[in-house]
Amino acid sequence: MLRVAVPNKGSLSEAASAMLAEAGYRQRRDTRELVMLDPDNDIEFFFLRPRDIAVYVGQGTLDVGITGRDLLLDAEVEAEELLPLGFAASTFRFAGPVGDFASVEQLEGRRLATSYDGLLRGYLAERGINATVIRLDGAVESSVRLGVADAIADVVETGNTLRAAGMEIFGEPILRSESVLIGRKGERNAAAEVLVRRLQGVLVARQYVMMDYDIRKELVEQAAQLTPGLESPTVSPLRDSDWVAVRSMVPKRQTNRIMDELYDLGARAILVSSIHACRI
Ligand SMILES: Nc1ncnc2c1ncn2[C@@H]1O[C@H](COP(=O)(O)OP(=O)(O)OP(=O)(O)O)[C@@H](O)[C@H]1O
Ligand SMILES: O=P(O)(O)OC[C@H]1O[C@H](OP(=O)(O)OP(=O)(O)O)[C@H](O)[C@@H]1O
Ligand SMILES: [Mg+2]
Repeated sequence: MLRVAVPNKGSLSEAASAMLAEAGYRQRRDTRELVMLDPDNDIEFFFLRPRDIAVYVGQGTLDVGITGRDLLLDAEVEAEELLPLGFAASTFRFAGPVGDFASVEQLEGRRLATSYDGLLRGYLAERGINATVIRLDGAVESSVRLGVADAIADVVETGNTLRAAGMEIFGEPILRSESVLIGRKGERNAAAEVLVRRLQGVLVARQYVMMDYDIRKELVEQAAQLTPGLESPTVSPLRDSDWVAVRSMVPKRQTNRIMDELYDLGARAILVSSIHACRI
């Protein structure tokens, strides 16, 4: 039986459960449930704090789990990314009071507050910057105003929290994070491979659409360059032998641009449909 860790609350929780449900797994009905068995898929789901998920997977107590890349790196455990999942995107950045800092080098000898001390210490050490790291549990933005730190390193999504606290970001992003499926370092598990393939299917179904169109035979090569598909587009004969029907997957975000270009090329009856599920 595969043992899978799922975030129980916070920014990752809802989207993680939605993705697993889309991949055909049973999900809990009550947010107070801590463990849930999915006998049809021979999986047991454990609902845990995302920060702890890296620890359980790193120790091999649980086989795989969903957490954030930043939380995985912060935990400094024997776990690795198996698949990026595309939700809960954020950056991890330095910020200080407006006008105080222009570059990371200015952090030398200063005090930095963060909830991600493992991640931050690693970053500072790599760059040879000596700063005092103060580990706080949350609401890190308040630490500077309250005199505990000179600057912070924190998760930034919209930047609204920073602005409200009178702070601004400086330096390059320390990390770009998103939700990830993680497994124990160097360990391959056949049951986990099925989960990975199913989640990949969900990602593709979310990111691609199916496009169908008719085009004159002599233009099919040009059209195929606009819609190369994942492997190669399907080309089928039509009753009118001067024309063919083409079917190809295209990235959802490019749908309208590709339709415009196909139309200009001479394609007609261009139809777009969503992909409900797939295995690549
Ligand atoms: N706006 C955001 N705030 C916090 N975390 C975010 C945000 N956007 C994405 N994330 C990601 O979510 C993960 C944090 O998960 P966590 O469960 O701690 O969320 P949280 O919303 O901060 O929960 P809590 O209310 O317990 O602080 C990290 O990987 C982080 O990068
Ligand atoms: O850039 P934004 O869109 O404003 O989001 C980032 C903020 O959200 C998170 O805080 P959270 O709500 O998790 O509170 P916490 O600091 O107590 O964890 C994070 O720590 C930042 O403070
Ligand atoms: Mg938080």
